[in-house]
Amino acid sequence: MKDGLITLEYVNTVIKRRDRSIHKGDCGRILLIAGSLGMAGAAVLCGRAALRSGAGLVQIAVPEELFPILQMGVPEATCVSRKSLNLDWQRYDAIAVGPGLGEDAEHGELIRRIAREYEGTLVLDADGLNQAARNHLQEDLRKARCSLIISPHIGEAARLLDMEVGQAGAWDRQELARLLVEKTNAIVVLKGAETIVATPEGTSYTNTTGNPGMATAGSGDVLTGIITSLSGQGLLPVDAAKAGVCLHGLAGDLGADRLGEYGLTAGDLTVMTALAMKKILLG
Ligand SMILES: NC(=O)C1=CN([C@@H]2O[C@H](COP(=O)(O)OP(=O)(O)OC[C@H]3O[C@@H](n4cnc5c(N)ncnc54)[C@H](OP(=O)(O)O)[C@@H]3O)[C@@H](O)[C@H]2O)[C@@H](O)CC1
Ligand SMILES: Nc1ncnc2c1ncn2[C@@H]1O[C@H](COP(=O)(O)OP(=O)(O)O)[C@@H](O)[C@H]1O
Ligand SMILES: [Mg+2]
Repeated sequence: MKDGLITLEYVNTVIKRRDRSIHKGDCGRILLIAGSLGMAGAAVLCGRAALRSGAGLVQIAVPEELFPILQMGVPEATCVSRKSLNLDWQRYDAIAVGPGLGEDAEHGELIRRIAREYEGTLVLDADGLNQAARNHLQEDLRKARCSLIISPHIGEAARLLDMEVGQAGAWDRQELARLLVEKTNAIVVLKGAETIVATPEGTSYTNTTGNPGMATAGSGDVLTGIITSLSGQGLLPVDAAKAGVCLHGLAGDLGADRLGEYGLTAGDLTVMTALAMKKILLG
């Protein structure tokens, strides 16, 4: 069922205004478990987008050999080694797992552990979702202690639902999003032109921003950074998901205005996210 559209006016009502005396610790302390050798860029894009959408403190968990790339790519973020990652998850206001994570088998157990132990909001994307599918974690996700947001594209949705991509593509997208909610009990962000956000409460929303210029590598990694950042800043998980997709689409629209749909890159989207946030706050 389609309950409504996600509009800029709605986003304006849920984004937090900053108190004059606010400090970075009040603006969301987030952890991004992302990136691997050959896909460090996904972690860089995710980190930049999180900062451009207002996260106060960003920490990125990567293999140690990637520290120099991450620290050059996102100097504002701190890095932590992903080797035997065992942090106090509760220190973070939101956690993301997945962009460019890679296929290392131990990530399945990591996701299971965070889902079981963490009390904040967890955003699962990309290889986080692929690991969940490969390790049959759907039931673990259903029982997660944390609030869970998943952001699959149709290929990742198919893997979670144990379907072929073509089979998933034949479904009505609202219905497919609903199937994903039933399978995982998560807030589902089913990406694509007109991204859908579907909730365990049975509501479903369609985004109104964005354009085909966003069909470019890394644009989903940017979205994960934005949603995690907004969650960390205290938006309800459903508002973080809905506002995140709308803000991301607006960044794409502002970027396409300036650069055209063909020239727009995911890196541009991270910068445009700042302008999108500014525009939304101006109303
Ligand atoms: N710079 C970096 O570090 C970057 C790193 N990245 C990282 O790469 C990893 C792999 O992620 P991925 O999404 O690229 O590949 P995958 O999960 O195999 O999915 C593709 C499959 O799904 C199908 N498909 C059908 N419809 C689709 C749709 N609408 N949107 C998308 N796919 C659609 C598609 O069909 P086809 O294109 O063949 O028609 C194909 O069969 C992941 O960790 C990610 O974070 C990227 O973020 C890029 C920048
Ligand atoms: N034609 C389109 N119109 C609007 N948005 C799009 C279009 N194509 C892709 N996008 C958006 O771009 C992002 C792509 O995410 P994803 O497929 O995960 O890319 P990547 O893994 O390369 O970062 C999603 O947010 C999706 O909604
Ligand atoms: Mg992706």
